[in-house]
Amino acid sequence: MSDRITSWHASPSKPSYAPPAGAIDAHCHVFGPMAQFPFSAKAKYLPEDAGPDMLFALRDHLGFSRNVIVQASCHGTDNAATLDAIAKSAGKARGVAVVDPAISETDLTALHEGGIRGIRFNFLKRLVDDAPKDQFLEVAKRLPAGWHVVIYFEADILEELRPFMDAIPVPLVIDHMGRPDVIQGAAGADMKAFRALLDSREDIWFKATCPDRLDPTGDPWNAFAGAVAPLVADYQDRVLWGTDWPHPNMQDTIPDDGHLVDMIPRIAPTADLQQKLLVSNPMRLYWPEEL
Ligand SMILES: O=C(O)/C=C(\CC(=O)C(=O)O)C(=O)O
Repeated sequence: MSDRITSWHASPSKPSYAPPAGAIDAHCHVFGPMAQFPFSAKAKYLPEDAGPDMLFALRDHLGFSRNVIVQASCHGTDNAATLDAIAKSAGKARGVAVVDPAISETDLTALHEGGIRGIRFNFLKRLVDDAPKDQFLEVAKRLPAGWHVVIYFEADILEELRPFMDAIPVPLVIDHMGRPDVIQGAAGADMKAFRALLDSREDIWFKATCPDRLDPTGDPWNAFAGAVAPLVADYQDRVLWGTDWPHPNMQDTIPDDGHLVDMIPRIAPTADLQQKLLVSNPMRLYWPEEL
């Protein structure tokens, strides 16, 4: 791999929608800077630098207060770039790590002290070489108190993953709702299957994220709004929102982050819903000690 990719908008618009005070962007990443934090030898994409200064400038531009930084696959299991960004945030960021399942208790404790509150299991074949369920389960059973597991998968393997997810003894957070086909609509087969998963346990959360990834009709992503708004309304105490900046692998259809923020009132139309989606729900998972 040689060419480095830019997958984010150079000058995103100012959103029309103003998030409530204390709003949290609960799904974003940092890339590098590479000179300080080299990418993994197994990385499936090689991005340009998108470090903490850029992330925090975007946070302020969009009207947000805090970030949850999710370790991206291009950094493998070395969480140094994510930890560096959290350390530079002055308490305004926490994170989700990707770990070698054989990680020691001491290293898990160090991640906790660095602001990590969960680990991510990625099942997308285009992003990772393997996803060993038995080893994932083993490490999920010995996480620090209060942590959760974030899972990233596509809709076609939801059923196959059910026994694995059922066995995880801590709360689950599903990235991008398990990537449903939003063209099917709110009552489509993918959304029905996802609702069945949510109904199976009260501690399964999800991110109502990524219209740009999920809606082939493009900005303003009307199919996404139609399919996702009922889900947010029906599961309003366990839904999170995030920009997904710097939008890994979206270089061919880079979203305008201001437009992504303007999706929020379309999927969460009332002030009460917006407060849960952007403030109280993510606070419960990532800053519970402040509640
Ligand atoms: O950022 C996301 O959530 C989605 C990604 C990238 C990713 O997850 C990763 O690199 O770890 C994707 O679909 O390419």
